[in-house]
Amino acid sequence: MDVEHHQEDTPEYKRVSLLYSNSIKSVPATILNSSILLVLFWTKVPWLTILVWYSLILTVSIFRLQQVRKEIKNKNYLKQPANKALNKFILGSSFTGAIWGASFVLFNLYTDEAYSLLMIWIVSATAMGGSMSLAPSQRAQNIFVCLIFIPAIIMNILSGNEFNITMGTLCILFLIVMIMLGNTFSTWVNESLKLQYQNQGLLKSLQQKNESLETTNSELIKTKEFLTEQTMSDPLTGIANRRSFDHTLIKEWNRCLRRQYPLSCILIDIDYFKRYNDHYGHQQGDQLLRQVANLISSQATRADDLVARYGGEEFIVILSNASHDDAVMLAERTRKAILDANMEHTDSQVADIITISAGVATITPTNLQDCYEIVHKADEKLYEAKNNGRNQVC
Ligand SMILES: Nc1nc2c(ncn2[C@@H]2O[C@H](COP(=O)(O)OP(=O)(O)OP(=O)(O)O)[C@@H](O)[C@H]2O)c(=O)[nH]1
Repeated sequence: MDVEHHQEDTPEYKRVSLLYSNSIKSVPATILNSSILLVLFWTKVPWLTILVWYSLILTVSIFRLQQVRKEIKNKNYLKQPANKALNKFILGSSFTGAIWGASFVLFNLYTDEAYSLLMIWIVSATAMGGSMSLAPSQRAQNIFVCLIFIPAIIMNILSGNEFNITMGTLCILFLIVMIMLGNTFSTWVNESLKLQYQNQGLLKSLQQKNESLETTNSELIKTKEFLTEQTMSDPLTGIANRRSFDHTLIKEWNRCLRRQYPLSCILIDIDYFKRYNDHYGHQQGDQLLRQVANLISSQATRADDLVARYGGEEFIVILSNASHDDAVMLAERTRKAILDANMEHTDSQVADIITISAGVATITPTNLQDCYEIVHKADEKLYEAKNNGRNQVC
C-alpha cells in the first residue's frame, strides 16, 4: 500500500509517546506510594535511612515528571531514532524501579514480620501499577519489576531465616506472575498499536482513493456538461440547436397540456439571406447569423423562453404560457430590434438593411393534437409574411 504515514504515527514512536503520557499519571502515583511508605515506616526504619530514600525517590520522580512534560510538549522523542528514545525512557523508569528495590531490601532489615508483609503488599501494588503503565514496552516492564523484586529475593533467600525464605519465595512468585501478566498486557497494547497503524494506513488510502474518485467524478460531470452543451447548442451561433428545440417543444407542450396554458411559437427568417451570402460572402453571412441570433435572444428573456436555430437562416422561439397577442408583440419587438441594428444589405429587395419575416402561432394543446402542429402553423404564417412583402409579422 503506497500511503505516507507521519513519523509519530508509527507503532515505534506511538509506543514511546504512550509511555510518556502514562508516566504523567504513574510518576505522581509513585510519589504518593512512597509517601505512604514514609509515614508507615517512619518509626520502624532509622530516620536518616528513610529520609535519604524518600528524598531520592522524590527527586528522581520530580525530575522525571519535568522531563516527561517537556518530551510530550516539544515531542523531543521524535527528533531521535525511536529505539534511542525508548532506551532513554527505560533509563528513567529503571531508576525508579531500583529505588523501590532498595527500599524493599533496606526497610526489611529493620522491620518485623507484620511490617515485612505490609512492605510486600505496598511494593507489589507499586510494581503492578508501574508494570501496567509500562505496558507499551515489554523491556521496560521486565527491567522495572526485576529491579524491584530481585534484590529482595536474593537478600531473603540468602538470609537463611525460614520466614525470609518464605518471603523470598513469595517474591519469586509475584515476579513470575507480574512478568507473565505484564507481557500479555504488553502484547495486547503492541498488537493494538500495530492494528491502529494499519487502520490509519487503510483509512488514508481510502481517503486518497475517494479524493481521486471525486476528481474523476467532477471531471466526468464537466465532460458530460460539455458534451450536453455540444449536442444541445448550435456551434455557429451558440444558441440552442434543433435537437434542443425538439426536446423543449415536447416538454413545454406537455406542460401546457397539463395546465391548459397557451403555447406560442415564432418562426423567424432573414429576408433575402441567399443574396446577402452571395453579395457579402459566406463568412460575413455567418457573422450576420450570429448577430441576428443575439438580437432575438435579447428579446425573449423569460426563464422558460427558448430561442433556437431551426435551420440555415431560420430561427424559432418557444414561449410557454404566452398568449397570441404577447407572442405577436415579442415578434414585432424583435423585427424592430433587427431594423434598429441597421445592418447593411444592399441586395435586399425590401430595404437596404437586414429585415426579418416572422410567423406566429399559438395553441392551447389538446390530446388530439401533435406538438409539431404549432410549428406547421407558424411556418404557414411565415409563408404568409413572405408573400405579403416580407419585413413583417403574421
Ligand atoms: N453563411 C451561411 N449561410 C447559410 C447557412 N445555412 C444556410 N445558409 C444559406 O442561407 C440561404 C437561404 O436561402 P433561401 O432559403 O433561399 O432564403 P432567402 O435567400 O433568405 O430567401 P427568403 O427567405 O425567401 O427571403 C442559402 O443560400 C444557404 O446557403 C450558414 O450556416 N451560414
